[in-house]
Amino acid sequence: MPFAPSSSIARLPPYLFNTDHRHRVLTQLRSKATGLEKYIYLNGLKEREPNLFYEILLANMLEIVPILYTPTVGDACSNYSHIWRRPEGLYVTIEHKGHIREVLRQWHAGHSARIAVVTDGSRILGLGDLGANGLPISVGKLDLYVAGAGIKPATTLPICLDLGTNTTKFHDDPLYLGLRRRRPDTPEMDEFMHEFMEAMTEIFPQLLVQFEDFSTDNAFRYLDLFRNQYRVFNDDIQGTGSVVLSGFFNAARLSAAAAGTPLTDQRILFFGAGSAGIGVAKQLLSFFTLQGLSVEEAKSRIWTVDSKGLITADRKGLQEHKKFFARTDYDGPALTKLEDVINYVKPTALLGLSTVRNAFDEQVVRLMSSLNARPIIFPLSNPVSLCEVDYEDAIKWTNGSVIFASGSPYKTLEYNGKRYEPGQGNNMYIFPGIGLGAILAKARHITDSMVEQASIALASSLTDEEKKADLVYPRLVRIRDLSCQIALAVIRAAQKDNVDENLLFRNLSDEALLEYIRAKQWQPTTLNHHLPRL
Ligand SMILES: NC(=O)C1=CN([C@@H]2O[C@H](COP(=O)(O)OP(=O)(O)OC[C@H]3O[C@@H](n4cnc5c(N)ncnc54)[C@H](O)[C@@H]3O)[C@@H](O)[C@H]2O)C=CC1
Ligand SMILES: CC(=O)C(=O)O
Ligand SMILES: [Mg+2]
Repeated sequence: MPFAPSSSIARLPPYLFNTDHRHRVLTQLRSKATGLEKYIYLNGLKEREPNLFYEILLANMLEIVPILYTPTVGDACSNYSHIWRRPEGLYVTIEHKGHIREVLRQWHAGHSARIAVVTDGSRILGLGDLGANGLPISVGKLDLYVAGAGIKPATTLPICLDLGTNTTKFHDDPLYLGLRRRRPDTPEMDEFMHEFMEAMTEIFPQLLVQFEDFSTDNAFRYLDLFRNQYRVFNDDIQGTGSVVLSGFFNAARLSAAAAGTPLTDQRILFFGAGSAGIGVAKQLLSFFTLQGLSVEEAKSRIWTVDSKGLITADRKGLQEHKKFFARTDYDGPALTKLEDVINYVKPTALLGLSTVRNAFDEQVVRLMSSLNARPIIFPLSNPVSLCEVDYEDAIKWTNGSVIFASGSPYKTLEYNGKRYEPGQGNNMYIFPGIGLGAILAKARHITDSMVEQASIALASSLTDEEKKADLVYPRLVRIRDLSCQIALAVIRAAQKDNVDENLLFRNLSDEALLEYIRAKQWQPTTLNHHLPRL
């Protein structure tokens, strides 16, 4: 009989089985010159070989997360219409108003979504209104749900709501993928959002919705409107509040060790008072009240600054979300320079959520250092191009005493012969665990205490070695384990608040429940998955 190879075998190179395809993929990835090229390569890999993609992501978190997520996902969004290759998520547009159910039903065919990340593209990271180019932010967050919490890829649903864009340069770009129109007024957008949420709940009854990167007013507005009606949370307000509280808690412990200031006597200055800044301030306030302070006492520990300077109650036309923390105890001339505000407040902690690159300049950082043995400085704006201060500068200007966490990643460095490891204060530590816990508990709502307990679980998860290294966040490579611990805390809080529909968990011990959660995490392993698909 003559040898007759099957057509698929004939396509395989002869030595393929003796080589490590993972090694080949990493080599190809590393050969790309720019972050954006790496991003395109990785998303192509995910489409072709999803198991291999997630395996490589999990084994190389520190290298790959900054490509799929901040900072490079910022470039991907800015250029999305130009780098687009294939559909990666769902677009629901303002033109679908009146028949959103049908649009979702079409997508639903064979799709058992449990978690959707929904953006309207109006405030992507600190990059502003990117309209339909915002989809990669939903895709990137869901990659982290899979990698970080072990959510099954097939149950994730990235959505971009295309309501137009007020960034008019996109209207003139022949490659722009979205509607060429301005955003609707509030009543029209409200009608759209109500219809969208009703339709989502009808078509995907078990779905958890994460709102992401909505402009400030709408972020607060739709969280307030929908949080008691649907299974929904806002990552920028609640996820960020939760993750920054964790880091702040551990940072305050380190600063107390140096200066003796008790946690509840910390003085916190927020530079940036948008959805993230106010979200974090509210989370800190709630935590301080748990520590025994009254709301007024807790509020007195917090100062907020926006583009016009220190926010005071007597300022005319103050936006609604800024009113709660507006100071009533300052009646001098407006304090518009950050240094002047710092001299007045004498903060122990300076948190940046402003999108202003290098706002924490040498004078500001040195001033914080002169006021505190160990100043807490968290420049949390994303991506790196909008970060308030680089890690190296913060170390140099404080002679290594700074307690630092940034929104986007920085590398470990050496200064005066000592090794310094930065923290990454990013909601990516929190949302995968909140989502996992809420999905498993079948929580009807995401309550404040679920978010708060997630934060406490993360803060408590530092190992002795991590504490010894002065870390304020655990190492990212432990994210799967951290997500289990966070999910456990979230489930227990859901039970206390009676929003859990999966009552079986109520009879399990913490150990048994933790084991169950672990076993539920999806693993990227199938037979021969490291070979290309034929
Ligand atoms: N690290 C993390 O996990 C997260 C980081 N962020 C980042 O935080 C930043 C802000 O996000 P949002 O609060 O949603 O935006 P936003 O637009 O709601 O708020 C920005 C705030 O900064 C203030 N600001 C702008 N220019 C200023 C200036 N020159 N001086 C002082 N204040 C100024 C604005 O008045 C506003 O209060 C973004 O870069 C975003 O990527 C947001 C969510 C999570
Ligand atoms: C991290 C994040 O959610 C943001 O920068 O908007
Ligand atoms: Mg965000």
